Amino acid sequence: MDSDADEIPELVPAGQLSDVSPTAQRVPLTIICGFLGAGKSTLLRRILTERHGYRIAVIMNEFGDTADIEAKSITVDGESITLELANGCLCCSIKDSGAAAIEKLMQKQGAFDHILLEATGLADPGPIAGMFWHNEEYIDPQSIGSESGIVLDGVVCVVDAVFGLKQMEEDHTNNGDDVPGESLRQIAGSDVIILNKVDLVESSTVATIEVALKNVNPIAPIHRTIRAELDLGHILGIEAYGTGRHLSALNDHHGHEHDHDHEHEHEHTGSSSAVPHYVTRGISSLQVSLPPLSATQFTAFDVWIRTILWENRLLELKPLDDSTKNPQSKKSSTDSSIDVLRCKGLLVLTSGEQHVLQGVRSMYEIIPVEDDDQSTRSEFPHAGKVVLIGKGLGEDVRRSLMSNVVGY
Ligand SMILES: Nc1nc2c(ncn2[C@@H]2O[C@H](COP(=O)(O)OP(=O)(O)OP(=O)(O)O)[C@@H](O)[C@H]2O)c(=O)[nH]1
Repeated sequence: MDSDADEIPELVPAGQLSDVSPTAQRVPLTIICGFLGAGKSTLLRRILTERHGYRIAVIMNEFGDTADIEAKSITVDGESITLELANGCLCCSIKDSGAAAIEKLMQKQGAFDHILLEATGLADPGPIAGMFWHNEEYIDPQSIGSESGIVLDGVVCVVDAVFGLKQMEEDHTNNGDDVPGESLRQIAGSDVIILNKVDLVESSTVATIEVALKNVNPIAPIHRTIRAELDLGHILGIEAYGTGRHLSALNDHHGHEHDHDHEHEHEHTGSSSAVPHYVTRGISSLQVSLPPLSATQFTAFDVWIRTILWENRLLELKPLDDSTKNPQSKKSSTDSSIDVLRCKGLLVLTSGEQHVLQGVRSMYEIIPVEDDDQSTRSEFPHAGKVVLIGKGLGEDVRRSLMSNVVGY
């Protein structure tokens, strides 16, 4: 055992805790999930061995085949094992990958530039993302005796280009029509998708799987990779839950981010016809463009989104809407077929103000974009947009939104 790594820094005395600035730098946390054998370990191995200059703590449930990484020191502490690596990274194997484990890590090792959490055995990243998103109780600097808290940076999903489509299909089939399975939930809940092993398939297959992925999640950029080789800037420091530049994905009609790290041929099929229909029956997405909203409409949007996220139901169509004549479109009671897993949006007000919508399952927030945040503002046109990802998002959802918020 190494004595340095064993040293536990003194906890901040209670009297000093109030001095910790609420704006103290928070350590970004990225959740990595992915299909079985897709290349998660390959990605982590790269991060743990590359000379990137960041102090990154990687937390896994088990080391797996990354255990042979050359370590400066190994610490064994109860339920956790920590490898301190030559490039400044820390590799931790902790049985419990929840908040308690992270708190322990923060107390023990102090500041990191970034924390990666590999969601092994935690197929659905949604609940853990929700736990770290704005959870001051768990991850507050004061509660962990550190000057830094933790902020959720993003969820990265590694998808296998060889078996990805098959896994999505089987996932769906195994669970029946109404219960989308793990791989679809992983795609739906991710902010960035790494489409790995593209060296093993034809480019037309890559294009087909990209369409399938986009059907489920149109806002996550897709990066094609071989052995998870990509610029770490695409997955770290992306601030997917803020008002930052990465909301530009909302504005990308193809919903596709070109990764120029590799010389791959990109084929845009331009339609989803190549994708089996049942892939999109499980989880799909809905994009709705919104005109600039008055203050009243902005309030109405808050009520509408709250109703669908918290009560899993749509507000009834307003009487003025002609479509209420169609009884099928009149839906107001709880509709268990609706389940929003992730939402994002930009709301533009007639006053010129802009607000970003961020939501993970039933949690959501509407954050004003600062006037000086040109990185977000400049990329958007004058109208807003909302993207919902989940189950049961049909045309009736769009009609309910337009009717109750915009008035037509
Ligand atoms: N040809 C090729 N092989 C790859 C690529 N990425 C990973 N592999 C290989 O695929 C296998 C699985 O990769 P891993 O990184 O272990 O996958 P994983 O997602 O961690 O696997 P589990 O933890 O079992 O879910 C390994 O043998 C890798 O060497 C790639 O882009 N191309």
